[in-house]
Amino acid sequence: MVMKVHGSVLSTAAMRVLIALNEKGLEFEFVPVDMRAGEHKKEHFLALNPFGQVPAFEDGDLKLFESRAITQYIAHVYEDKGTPLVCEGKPMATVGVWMEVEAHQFDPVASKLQWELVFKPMFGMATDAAVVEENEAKLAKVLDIYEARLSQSKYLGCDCFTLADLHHLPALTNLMASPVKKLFDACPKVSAWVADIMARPALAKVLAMRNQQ
Ligand SMILES: N[C@@H](CCC(=O)N[C@@H](CS)C(=O)NCC(=O)O)C(=O)O
Repeated sequence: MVMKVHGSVLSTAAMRVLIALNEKGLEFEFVPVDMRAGEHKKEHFLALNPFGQVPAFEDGDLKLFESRAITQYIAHVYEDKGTPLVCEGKPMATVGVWMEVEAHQFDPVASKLQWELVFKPMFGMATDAAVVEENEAKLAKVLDIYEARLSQSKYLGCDCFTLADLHHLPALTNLMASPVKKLFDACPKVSAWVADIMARPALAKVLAMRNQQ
């Protein structure tokens, strides 16, 4: 049975899973969830994710939610397919550190900036300049730490592209098309890393899918 991803192509969390599946070259079915109609809060979707958030994922009778748990499942269970995305032994511990950094240091700030600068304008709502200013300052501090890390290592987790890098791609896609790009441009190592990971064909496939919806 083919794997299923339930979500919206506008969802950064759903994109994370779609990019991982494309890195692995795995076949899957994308099941669109009409979030504007509140489909993610209805009983049939809550059976897949009781928190009523996209994405939800099915592989046979296994049902998962939480995008980063899903990408880890894909990377480990399909380790012999496509891009490795994880590694063995001690280096994986450092990849784990940077996956946590993405989830707890980068993503909360990146999400607030995306909401203010990308999604609010898309929905005809006014951007709150004070929220943008506060979160730009927070992001600049996170990027200083990324700049130091990327001076020691080609990618965040190790010298290969892994989930630690991949997990950033959805937010980067939005932020690099916003005024926040200037913060990335100010950090040469970070800019080179962003250019490198945003050139991945797996991301291009997901963006093409988003443009078709
Ligand atoms: N930690 C979750 C976050 C999922 C999430 O926030 N999804 C958003 C779309 S990107 C959503 O469904 N929002 C609707 C809601 O929270 O009601 C994950 O990574 O899967």
